[in-house]
Amino acid sequence: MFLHQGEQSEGLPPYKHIVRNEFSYRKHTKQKDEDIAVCVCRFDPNDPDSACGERCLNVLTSTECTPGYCPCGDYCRNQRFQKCEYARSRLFKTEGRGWGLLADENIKAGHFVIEYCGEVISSKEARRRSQAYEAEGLKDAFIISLNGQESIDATRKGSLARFINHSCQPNCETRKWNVLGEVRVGIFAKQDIPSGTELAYDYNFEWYGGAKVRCLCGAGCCSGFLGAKSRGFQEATYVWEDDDDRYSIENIPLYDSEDDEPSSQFLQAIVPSRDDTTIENSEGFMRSTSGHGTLVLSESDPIIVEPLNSVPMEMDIRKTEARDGSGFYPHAGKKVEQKSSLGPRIRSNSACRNYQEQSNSLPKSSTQFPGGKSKNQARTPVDVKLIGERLSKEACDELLAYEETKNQATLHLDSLYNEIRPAIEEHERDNQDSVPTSVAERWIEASCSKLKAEFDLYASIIKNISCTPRRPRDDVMFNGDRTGDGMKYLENGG
Ligand SMILES: C[S@@+](CC[C@H](N)C(=O)[O-])C[C@H]1O[C@@H](n2cnc3c(N)ncnc32)[C@H](O)[C@@H]1O
Repeated sequence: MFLHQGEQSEGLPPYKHIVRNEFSYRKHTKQKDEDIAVCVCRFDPNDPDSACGERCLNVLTSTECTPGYCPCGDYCRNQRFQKCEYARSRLFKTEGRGWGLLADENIKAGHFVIEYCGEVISSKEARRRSQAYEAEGLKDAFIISLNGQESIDATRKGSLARFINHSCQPNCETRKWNVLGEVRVGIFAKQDIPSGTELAYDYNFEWYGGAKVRCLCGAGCCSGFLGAKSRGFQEATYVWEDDDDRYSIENIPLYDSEDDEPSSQFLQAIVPSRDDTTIENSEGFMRSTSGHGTLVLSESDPIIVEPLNSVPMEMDIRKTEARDGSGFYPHAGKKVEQKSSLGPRIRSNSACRNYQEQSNSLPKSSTQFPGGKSKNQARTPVDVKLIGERLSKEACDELLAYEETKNQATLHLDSLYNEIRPAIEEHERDNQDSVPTSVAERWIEASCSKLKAEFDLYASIIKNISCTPRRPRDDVMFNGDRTGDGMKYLENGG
């Protein structure tokens, strides 16, 4: 079943179709003259590409030209959001993924496909709506975080972009553009897309611990679930010890989006008449729920506007819990007879973020996973003083000096963590796995220093144990124990 832009159909989620973001809690920014970026392009009738093409200063900074200010006047080609210069697309019913959007013409790589429109709301309102949608029992919602302060909610009002599905091997990507002083989100072609191909981008879903949604994108590299690449998903699902296998998928409660086909009884029951395109009650469609998941821009998505300050958008697409109302937590012991196509083990690269927990010098209790595997294992601390007591004075001094360097490096890393924590947390809110480069560099340097100090200490221990003549056993007192049981390896090796 195909639907072209503007057509409505029975079974289509009721929403109000808009082609510009709507502002209710505040007014649209009014650009001051001094804030308007004016390019230096000149329209040459013999070369139409001269009018604000890819070399236009505004295009290069992902800023649309302002009508009345662009030297190319009506020939300006850099007002695509403003003029809704979308690629032709049409809605269609997918197998198992609800509605989707198809290219209705050949689209060239890099071309603007469509704007993601919705209501611009504050982050506070986004949270409130998330909870309200969940309380209403809505299954899905689209709330995209524009920046730390604002979001776009396409649940009730939106463009056709709200129907674009996720793919782990997408042909589109999201980009932010500065349009008349406001940031807007567009979907752009990552590659040439032949007419009739489904449009898809990587939701980069951040899973917070609700139902796991099986991904049906069909890509060879599919990670199995929406959000499977996210840190939240990995931490809840995988075992991180090097020699461990992936946590058995059989115990993961699963939500299958196929069950939510619009043709399902659930959806048909709540779809009002086809004329009613504005929903009062948005049940059955996009919803965001508290604490289940957030869609964010994939790491590959270019965020071109304001590189230093820009924050990738997030999209809250959160799932309701199981139909039987039981919790969807991986270790709740609830069995779901479903296999997944989860790909190879995915490692988190968010070393800074995980540091606080891991750096705790006290042995920590390990989380037990099915099969008796544990996620975190305490490392037995080495008692350098004890070892040194069995070695020569020089060797002992050397070990203690290395230990001191190691302690200093650890302290430095700890204090650095506290210092950069705001930056880490800021990025954690907006992006999955990145912090500013300057922060990352300091972090890497401090981590390397600590690793080197540890290496030096252990190398010194090994060297001195192998090369230094032992002190006579009777010279040594181990916590009042003259037997020296704690140093059996020396007895054996000596
Ligand atoms: C942005 S909506 C896309 C439009 C949606 N298919 C519809 O009918 O309204 C996102 C929802 O579509 C479904 N979906 C999108 N991509 C999917 C995928 N790769 N696998 C499974 N479900 C998907 C999920 O239920 C998700 O919450």
